[in-house]
Amino acid sequence: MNVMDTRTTSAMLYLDGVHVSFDGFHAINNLSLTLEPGEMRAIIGPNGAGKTTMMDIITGKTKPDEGTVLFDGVTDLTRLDETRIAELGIGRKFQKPTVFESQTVQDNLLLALNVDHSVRGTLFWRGSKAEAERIDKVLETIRLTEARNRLAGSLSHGQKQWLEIGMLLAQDPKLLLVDEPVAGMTDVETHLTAELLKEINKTHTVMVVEHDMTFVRELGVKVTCLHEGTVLAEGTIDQVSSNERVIEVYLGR
Ligand SMILES: Nc1ncnc2c1ncn2[C@@H]1O[C@H](COP(=O)(O)OP(=O)(O)OP(=O)(O)O)[C@@H](O)[C@H]1O
Repeated sequence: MNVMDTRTTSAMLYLDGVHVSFDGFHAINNLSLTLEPGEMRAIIGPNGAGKTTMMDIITGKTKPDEGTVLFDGVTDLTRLDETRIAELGIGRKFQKPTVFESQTVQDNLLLALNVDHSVRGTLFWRGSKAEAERIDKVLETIRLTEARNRLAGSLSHGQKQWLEIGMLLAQDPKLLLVDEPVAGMTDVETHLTAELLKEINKTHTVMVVEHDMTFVRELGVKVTCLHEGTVLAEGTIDQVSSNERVIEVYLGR
């Protein structure tokens, strides 16, 4: 294990010299990346660049062969399992929405709040005032207040994505990992999602993986381009998108 003075980093997320190989194939190759508290970072890169594997490492699904992965300055994530990492406050939204379609929007949020995740428990839930207020606030943030009593299955694709982001927010994670939130969205939904993430970023640290460069530009945050499991370029969207190597391997000429 990598030994370091954990007090030397104030980062919310600190990856240093991380390696992962699958049957000899180096999916992650000396990956180093730092996210400061309160930051939102956009991660771009071609298919197979290692974006999903990086998120798998952060959430404990994949264990690195080598390297340091620290959360909140002190916690070595490589030693913890997925459940413990989620409990620590790292929430992940996968690309495909996985809301409970036969439940209402509000009940989906209640399910996310309930530690036992029991549908039955939620149906009879009366909840505390604090919980009800939390749900109201999340509904407002994800713009689904009007739809609170609708079945989640009747929502548009974009609304389902927002609901799932809301389900993460209900748990109030310190760090949100969001995987391709705008894939399959209309232009209007894409714009609203950028607004939504900017709103969430006022109170949370966010890492968002996305291929849609219009969306990434609208986020207006620091961008990291991964390639072959390592950082190819990092900086503003203008810096990264004018980088010769990024153009060559990802954006095209
Ligand atoms: N469990 C696994 N076993 C073997 N190879 C894997 C495994 N998981 C990922 N890989 C390989 O590691 C590389 C990185 O994959 P990863 O899914 O992290 O890329 P990505 O940047 O998320 O790509 P995409 O944009 O297509 O989602 C790919 O070549 C992939 O085939």
